[in-house]
Amino acid sequence: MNSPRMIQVLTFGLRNTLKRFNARPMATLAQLESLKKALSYDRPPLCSGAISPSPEGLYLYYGKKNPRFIDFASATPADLDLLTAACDPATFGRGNEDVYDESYRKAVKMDASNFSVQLDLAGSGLIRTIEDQLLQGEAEKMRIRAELYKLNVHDKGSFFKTHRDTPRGTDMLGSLVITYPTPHEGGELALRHKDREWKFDANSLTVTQPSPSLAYVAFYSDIEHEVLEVTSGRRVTITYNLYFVDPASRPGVSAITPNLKNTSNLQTTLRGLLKNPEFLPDGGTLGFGLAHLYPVTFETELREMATYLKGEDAHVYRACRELQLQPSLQVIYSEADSFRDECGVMLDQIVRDPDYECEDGDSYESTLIRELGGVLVNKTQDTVLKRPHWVSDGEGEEVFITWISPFNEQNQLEDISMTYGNEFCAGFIYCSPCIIVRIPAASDRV
Ligand SMILES: O=C(O)CCC(=O)C(=O)O
Ligand SMILES: [Fe+2]
Repeated sequence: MNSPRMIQVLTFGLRNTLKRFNARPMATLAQLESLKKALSYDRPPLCSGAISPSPEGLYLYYGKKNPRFIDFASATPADLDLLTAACDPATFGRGNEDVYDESYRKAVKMDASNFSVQLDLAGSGLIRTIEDQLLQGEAEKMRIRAELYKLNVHDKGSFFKTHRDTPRGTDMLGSLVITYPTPHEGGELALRHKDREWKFDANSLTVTQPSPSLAYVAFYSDIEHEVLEVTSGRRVTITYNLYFVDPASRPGVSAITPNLKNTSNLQTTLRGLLKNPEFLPDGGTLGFGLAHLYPVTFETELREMATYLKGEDAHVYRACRELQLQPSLQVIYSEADSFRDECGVMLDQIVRDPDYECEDGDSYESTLIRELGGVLVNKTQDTVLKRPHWVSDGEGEEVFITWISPFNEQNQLEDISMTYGNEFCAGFIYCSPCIIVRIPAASDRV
């Protein structure tokens, strides 16, 4: 398709109304600090452990024409040699293609269509455990569906460098890696999010179990991870893609009433501030940059993403909603240059990437404002909102956002082609919207 990239969304027409909220709304530093502190969240974006399945849970059948069988309770090196020989070199997604590059990923893999496992994930209680750990906030009412994806063998010298698992749907929650109890050294899975790191050492977990066991780790799909080099033995894993399932949309799947967590710290602090007439006396707008990335397409409805929020993001949304604040998910777009490092155009919808070629010399941002009802906002707390030359007087709305957690620049869709995934998958990209909450004037707060 050679046609110019178009902003393919509803056209709102010219906006003539100018509403200015340019003056910085008043919230004291202490008030903002208390909100920031209340955001502190120390639950990791992953859960891990060991399970002792029924004996069949350690069985693996593989190969189509002459299938073979391994019981991992007693697998011999010869069994593992045969399994390794039946696998293919493991490719990975780089930009818009699948590539084989041993400097990035050295391992062999087998597709799910070529093997079969007897492990009963639901029956073993593992899915329920992962649901308890990874479904937060609005998502507590969801369930998890696990889809078998690949088998990987890492032998001596194998590794898979840092990547994020490829987004495969807006309903994708994460990945589950199950490690069989084959002796090996090295091969830990290092997982990183923001400035934290967790190391998952399956081998040391399974060797300490009284009976043959499996080690598992489940993590949100936007968590960066790396298989460190295996220094001896063989490390055999099966991976699953985890998806959200809405029990309400699945007859026959019973919904378990979520065990609502105690009122969050954020909710308590925000409730206190809302009662204080000196907190944003004339009202204002709070912004929460999200901690996680979410798979989207250009057709994804932002408001439908609320139930897919993960970890601390889900808690923020839930806290605001329970205070009747009507949080909304918004994206902020801007093209890269110094002015735009500070300001952007906020929209309640996802639009095509910023390469938009406009007619009549209009800029990308002015088109977003004029055509799509975008709102000019500050992306950092210290920005002074000033009208750029490309926004005519009388056009559009300006809103000063008081950022409680920093805006996540991953909204710049142009970066996407550079990413590393575990497989190229057309269509979905990771994006991090923000949660925007309008606070009414003190006199209008109940
Ligand atoms: O085998 C593993 O431990 C996980 C490999 C991985 O990260 C992947 O396949 O995406
Ligand atoms: Fe991965």
